[in-house]
Amino acid sequence: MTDTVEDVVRVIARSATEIRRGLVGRRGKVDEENPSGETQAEADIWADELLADRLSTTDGVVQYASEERTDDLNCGDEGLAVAVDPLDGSSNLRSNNTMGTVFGIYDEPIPAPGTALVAAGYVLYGPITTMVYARDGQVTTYELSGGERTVVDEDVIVPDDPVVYGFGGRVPNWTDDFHQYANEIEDELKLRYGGSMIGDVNQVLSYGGIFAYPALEDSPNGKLRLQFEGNPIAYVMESAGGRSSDGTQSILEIEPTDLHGRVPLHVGNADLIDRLEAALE
Ligand SMILES: O=P(O)(O)OC[C@H]1O[C@](O)(COP(=O)(O)O)[C@@H](O)[C@@H]1O
Ligand SMILES: [Mg+2]
Ligand SMILES: [Mg+2]
Repeated sequence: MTDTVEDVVRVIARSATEIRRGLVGRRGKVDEENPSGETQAEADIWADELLADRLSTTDGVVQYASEERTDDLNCGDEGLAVAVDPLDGSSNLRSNNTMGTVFGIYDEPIPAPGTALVAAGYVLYGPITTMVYARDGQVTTYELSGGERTVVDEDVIVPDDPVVYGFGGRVPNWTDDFHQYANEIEDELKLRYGGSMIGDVNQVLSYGGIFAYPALEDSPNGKLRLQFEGNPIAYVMESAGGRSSDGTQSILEIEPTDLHGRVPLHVGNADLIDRLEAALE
């Protein structure tokens, strides 16, 4: 029996090497906005089209949805739905800093809650290309080269002693409660913020700590999108023994209201997320 989840992950791993190569010459902005109202990079659209072509023709995939397109693609009758953020952190293209590709594989039509995820993960375009992939409560890291995956760690867990934190959004726009929490954390951990969720989350997964893109005074749902960013990252973090929260509950428990809806996102060591929820109460 073919395993659609494995097929999807194989397609993304193979495509990642090409996406990375294809970034050269595609660093400019285009005169288009994505459904979240953000100006798109040439590479955002290109990576989305590449993944859409390949994933919508993968056996067992019935729906493809992406941060970069308003409507989902329906591509079958029975099977799994795939949601992607084709390029996460694409504003880092200009300065040539870290970016990623995020994916979630759902066994319900999307928008769906994170409890419908059967697997999720991300590719990180750092000095080397890596993939972090969570399924059945297990998180695996691979190095990617020419579409081949080489296992680095088969049982990734968030380290017990947290070291780093990264909080997004303009500081004056944080809520008072979040300010107070951030003040405490600044005394305990060291700041690592690079402006791409995947780069910043991968530091938390590697060293322990907390990443947040919180609710802001002028944007109560923060910036990051539930289907394409929040759910997959929450699934990876929880599978690695950490926690996720929108401020009051696990991100995976949220009932989505629309495909491109946003969510305040906080992920990391369980005790840091417990403390965050207490601070925001
Ligand atoms: O520029 P800011 O406000 O720090 O926002 C950075 C955040 O926005 C994002 O770039 C949004 O993702 P996209 O690049 O996929 O739109 C995150 O990766 C990152 O955490
Ligand atoms: Mg993103
Ligand atoms: Mg993106």
